[in-house]
Amino acid sequence: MITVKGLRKQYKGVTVVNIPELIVGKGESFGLVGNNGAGKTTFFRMILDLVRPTEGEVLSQGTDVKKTEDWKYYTGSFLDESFLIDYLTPDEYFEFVASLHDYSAGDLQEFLSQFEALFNGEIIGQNKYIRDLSKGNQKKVGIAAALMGRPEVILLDEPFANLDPTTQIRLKNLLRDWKENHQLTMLISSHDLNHVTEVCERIVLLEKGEVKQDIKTSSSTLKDLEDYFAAY
Ligand SMILES: Nc1ncnc2c1ncn2[C@@H]1O[C@H](COP(=O)(O)OP(=O)(O)OP(=O)(O)O)[C@@H](O)[C@H]1O
Repeated sequence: MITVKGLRKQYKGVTVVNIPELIVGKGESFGLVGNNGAGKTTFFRMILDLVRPTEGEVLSQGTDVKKTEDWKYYTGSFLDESFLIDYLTPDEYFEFVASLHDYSAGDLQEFLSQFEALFNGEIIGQNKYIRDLSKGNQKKVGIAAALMGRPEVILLDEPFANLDPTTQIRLKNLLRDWKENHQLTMLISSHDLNHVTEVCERIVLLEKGEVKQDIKTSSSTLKDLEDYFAAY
C-alpha cells in the first residue's frame, strides 16, 4: 500500500530521515516510535507530500505521492492543529468537511454519533471556536475529521498526546474498531509505548532518522521497547 524507496531528507546538509526501504501493507496497523527529533513527523510529512524528500520516493498504491493527487482521495490524516480551520466551531468544521465528502445532514449526524463517547460532551453544540478548544479537544476534532472521508489509509501523529486517560482508552478502542470494520491501513506515531503496542501489530523504531527495529508486536514488545529506550 505504501512503499518507501531510498528516502532521505536533509536539512542544511544534516540527514534527518534515511529509510532505504519500507513497505506498509494494506490493512496493517503500523506504529512509529522514536525519541524527540528521531524524524517521525518528517517521515509522515513526506508520506503526505507536505515535505519533499531530498532523495527517493514514497509510493502510495504504486504511484509517487509527489506526482499524483489520487492518494488524497483515500488518505486521511491529522498531524497537528494546522490541519484544522480554527476560526470555525467544530460543528461548522464538520459540516464543511462533510460537504467535501457528499454527506447528507443525516449521514453527518450518524457519523458523529460514533464519536459521542470520545467527544465527552465538549465538542458538539458548544459554540466555541476550534482555536479556543483545549489541545486535546482540538485533537479529537482533527481525528474525527480525518476519518470522515472513509479513508483507506490514515496517518496520525501523536494521537494520544494531550488526551486524558479516559479519552486515550476510548480513542484506542475507536481506532481498533475502525481498523477491523473498515480494513483501515493505520500509521501512528507515538511516544506512548503502552498504547502504540496495544493498537499496532507492527512497530518501527526510528533513531536519528534510521530504522533501528522493525518488530511484529508480541507480548514482549512493550518491555523490549522500554528496555531499549531506558538504555538509550
Ligand atoms: N523545517 C526544518 N528545518 C530544519 N530542521 C528541521 C525542519 N523540520 C524538522 N527538522 C529537524 O529534523 C529532525 C527530525 O524532526 P521531526 O520533527 O521529524 O522529529 P520527531 O521524531 O517527530 O520528533 P518529536 O518526537 O519531538 O515530535 C529534528 O532534528 C528537527 O529539528
